[in-house]
Amino acid sequence: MTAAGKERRAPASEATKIHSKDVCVFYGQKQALFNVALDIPERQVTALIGPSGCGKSTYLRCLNRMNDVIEGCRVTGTIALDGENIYETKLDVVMLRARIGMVFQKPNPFPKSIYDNVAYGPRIHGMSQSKADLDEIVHGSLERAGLWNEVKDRLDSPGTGLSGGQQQRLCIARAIAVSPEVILMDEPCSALDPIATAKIEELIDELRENYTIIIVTHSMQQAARVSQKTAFFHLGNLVEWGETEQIFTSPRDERTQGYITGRFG
Ligand SMILES: Nc1ncnc2c1ncn2[C@@H]1O[C@H](COP(=O)(O)OP(=O)(O)OP(=O)(O)O)[C@@H](O)[C@H]1O
Repeated sequence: MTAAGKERRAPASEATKIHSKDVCVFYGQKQALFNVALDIPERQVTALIGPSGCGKSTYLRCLNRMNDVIEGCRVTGTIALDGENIYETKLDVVMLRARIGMVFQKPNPFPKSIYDNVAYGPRIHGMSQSKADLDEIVHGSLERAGLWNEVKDRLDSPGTGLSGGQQQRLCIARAIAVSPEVILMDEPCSALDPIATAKIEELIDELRENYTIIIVTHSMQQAARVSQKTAFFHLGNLVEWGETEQIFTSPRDERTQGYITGRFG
């Protein structure tokens, strides 16, 4: 996507979709995040960057309570989606994960057909009344993930038979199929070649019209290309966050400066 393409889009909303404050995460005795306070704006792409082990994935997993499934992991502080505390004990975590979908580092299609990969979520959430409804959801999701034309004649073939980049777009279609509001992406291009990466980046730029996206990336070039906001983490602390352009051109903290200029990382 060119800079000119970005300029054609409507001005980004600055409404907060996810508010987090005082977020601490512990793995047993070890503290991995320290009092993180970050507001994620609606329908923008927020990139989480920082050196290996700084806590980017840990923070990302807090947002749809994926840390709940890690034994010994404890999260404290506040995380609110549209003003509602997602750590509320009565909250339905399955519903939360339908609202906040996730795409992982390594494409992980189910060992099922392309159609069934996308239809899986809508089926378990009872989102369709008929086969025609489901067909429409599958078609629409593959279309929005930029994959329809490549797979429309082989919907019954296994998802695992696609190329890596296609598999990742299938996983994005699967996430979109349950109509999430937020999509979390944990280094979604790290297993892909440059051409497949470019396609996913273009897709991310299109998806932000409808979804709030948070992406963990090791590539500063990628963060600069796809995101409007960037948050820099270091040793479990959120050092600074703001407009991507500002973070990359005039960071306030010398640790951010050091990282973006390649002095450490
Ligand atoms: N399941 C776990 N059990 C124990 N410690 C963990 C676990 N997951 C992460 N950690 C620790 O928490 C800290 C933050 O890790 P995290 O994976 O969130 O960092 P990251 O910035 O995403 O790293 P990377 O860029 O290498 O993926 C690290 O010290 C890591 O060793």
